[in-house]
Amino acid sequence: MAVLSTLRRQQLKDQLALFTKTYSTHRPLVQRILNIGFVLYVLGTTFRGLSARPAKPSSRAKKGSEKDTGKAPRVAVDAVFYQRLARILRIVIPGIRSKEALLLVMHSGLLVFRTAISLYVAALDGKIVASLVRARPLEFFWNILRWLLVAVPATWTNSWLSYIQNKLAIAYRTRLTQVVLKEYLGEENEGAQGKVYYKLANLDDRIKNADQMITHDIQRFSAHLAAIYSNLAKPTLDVILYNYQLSQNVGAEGLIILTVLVQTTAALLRRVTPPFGAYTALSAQLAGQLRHAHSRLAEFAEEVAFLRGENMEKLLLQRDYATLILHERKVLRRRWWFGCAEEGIVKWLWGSFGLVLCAIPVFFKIPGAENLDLGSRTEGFVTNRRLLLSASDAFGRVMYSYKDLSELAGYTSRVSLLLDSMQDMRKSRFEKAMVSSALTGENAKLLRGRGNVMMSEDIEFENVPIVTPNGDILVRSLSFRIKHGQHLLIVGPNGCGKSSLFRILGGLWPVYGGIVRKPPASEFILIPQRPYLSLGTLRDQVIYPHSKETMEERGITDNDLLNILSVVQMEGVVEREGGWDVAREWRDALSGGDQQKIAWARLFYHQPKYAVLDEATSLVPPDMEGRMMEHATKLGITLLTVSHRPSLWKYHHMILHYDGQGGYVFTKLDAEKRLALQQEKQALETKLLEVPKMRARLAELRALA
Ligand SMILES: Nc1ncnc2c1ncn2[C@@H]1O[C@H](COP(=O)(O)OP(=O)(O)OP(=O)(O)O)[C@@H](O)[C@H]1O
Repeated sequence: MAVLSTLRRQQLKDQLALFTKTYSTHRPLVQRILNIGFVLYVLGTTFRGLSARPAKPSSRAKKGSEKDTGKAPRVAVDAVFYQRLARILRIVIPGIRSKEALLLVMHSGLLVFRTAISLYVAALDGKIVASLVRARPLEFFWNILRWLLVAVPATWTNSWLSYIQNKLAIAYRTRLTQVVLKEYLGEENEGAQGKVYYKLANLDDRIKNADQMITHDIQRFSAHLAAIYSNLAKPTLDVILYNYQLSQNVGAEGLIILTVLVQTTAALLRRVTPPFGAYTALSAQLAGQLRHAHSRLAEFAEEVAFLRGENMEKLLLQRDYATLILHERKVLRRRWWFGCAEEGIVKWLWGSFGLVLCAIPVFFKIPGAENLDLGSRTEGFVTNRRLLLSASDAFGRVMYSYKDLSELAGYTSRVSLLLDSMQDMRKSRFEKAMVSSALTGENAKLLRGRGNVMMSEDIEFENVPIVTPNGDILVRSLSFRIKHGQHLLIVGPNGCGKSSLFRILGGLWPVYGGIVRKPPASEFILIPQRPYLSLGTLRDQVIYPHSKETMEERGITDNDLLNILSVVQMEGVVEREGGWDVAREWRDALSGGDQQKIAWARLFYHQPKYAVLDEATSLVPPDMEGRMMEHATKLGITLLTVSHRPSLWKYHHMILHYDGQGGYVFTKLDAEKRLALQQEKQALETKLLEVPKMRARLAELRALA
């Protein structure tokens, strides 16, 4: 029995010796196969790790439509993210010959160069320590000199890398901003497709603060995109090169065991990573809401001050601030514990694995590997340790870049939301909460319809419904026609749809049915009760939206502008304010009446076919009102006027009278007759008010008599 077991042991020993011998002979080939397999594995797991993380929506970021208010957008590093990113990448890197592509190539070249330098420095490190251990001063100083020399390209490369990264961020931002502004403001005469800035704010609920998206979010997106490339490309390259080098030094076997351990812990870390992408998107949204609340206060400061609304405004601002801070605190807490877990695993756990790996060639005899002296072993240990630290740092950065990628996903979703919404505005696809009556029966049918808009000299509405953006039907079917030169007066109670008619004429609101015949929107000028005054000089206010160059091209001089101002008796303003080229916040510098007069001067400068006057004379005296109306008529401008002032009737030929219940009357306006009727009506109403008093007196007299 004992002989049998000795025989078996001997057999096993022989088999092991044979295996070791065969392995030693074929080790170079095995190593090569393992190396290639290892590199492929690292590449595969790195990218799988970056892409395959399932969407983990936070309680606020559940699946659903992306609204800027209420629900947070769906954000994860998933297929949707990569689709969105690919679309934006086509914008920011328009071609392989673009400036951005060139910058990326330069960046990539520098990244490779920097890794090569790091590899060289790792080897040099080992050599320096080996020369110390071997007590060879000349070799030691020669290596130190090489160390100093390599510092020159190393620092040069690092500076260039950060310079190019920042340049890339600016280039991306510029491309995106240009595309977004082109869509947002469109071209001057684009018709129904344009005016995206108006539609986003009025006809759609998805974006409440486009300003923040165009300025802040695009900037953050561009910075993250520029950073992600170096945060991802460099460590991935490092992981491959360092590990390849390491596997050459310590043998691929140990490295594979190490990788299995690293990957297992990395998978664990990934599982517990909070959804940073959704957090970023929500942060941006909440910051936008707070900014919006502040800008509203600045805009309506006078109104709030007179209403003594400070406390209420403070409450509103504090509410928005608290919501933002609550969220930021939550994110901070999650970042804190995640940071601990991340550093513990990446730096310390992986570091200890690495040290063990470096010790393998010292403690164990690897078949096929040559025997080394103390100096070479020390050199190998120092080089390998440095390579390992760099490799684990690189792998750690690949892991960290998941966090960056999540944040990029957050900003990508914001930018995509902006791009998608703008595209939808151009195609008249709106997402707006509708009033309940708009969702069923006849109303829903009407809202599904679309009318036609045709070009014409005159204005004609043929069975056109007037519908507000939230589906409220103000007039079911409106028909009227005015010829050029026939001034139209529009009257009716508040909220009946007087201004809405102008919004349809200006191409701002969709036409849900019938036919609208009208000149292009460029033939209309609107003067609202509170006219728009742009940023710029006094001249700019009168000629808006023309520039000084356009004005001169039209052969108009400052003197002509002065004559125009004299019509509205405002020629004095030029001298008073310090000339035509003075720039001010004109909303504050001019009184309400003067602002209206400037808007009329603008009308006389442009001389369009039609003027839309929405309570445009409410702040000027009656004599000035008449003067302006007569001058407009003399210039051949047809007036479409909304006004409650009977003094304006005499300047109009037709009247469109809404009853406020969805009905209307369109007829000739005989101002004198209407005025007489109005006076008679008022007299009767006054008399009627006296009746109860007369009745009471009569009762008294009856009692007394
Ligand atoms: N952007 C918008 N989104 C939703 N509803 C709107 C919008 N603009 C106007 N409305 C609604 O459309 C209705 C008609 O508004 P419109 O401005 O035409 O009234 P109006 O007849 O001019 O009233 P007023 O004499 O008070 O100015 C109102 O109920 C208003 O709330």
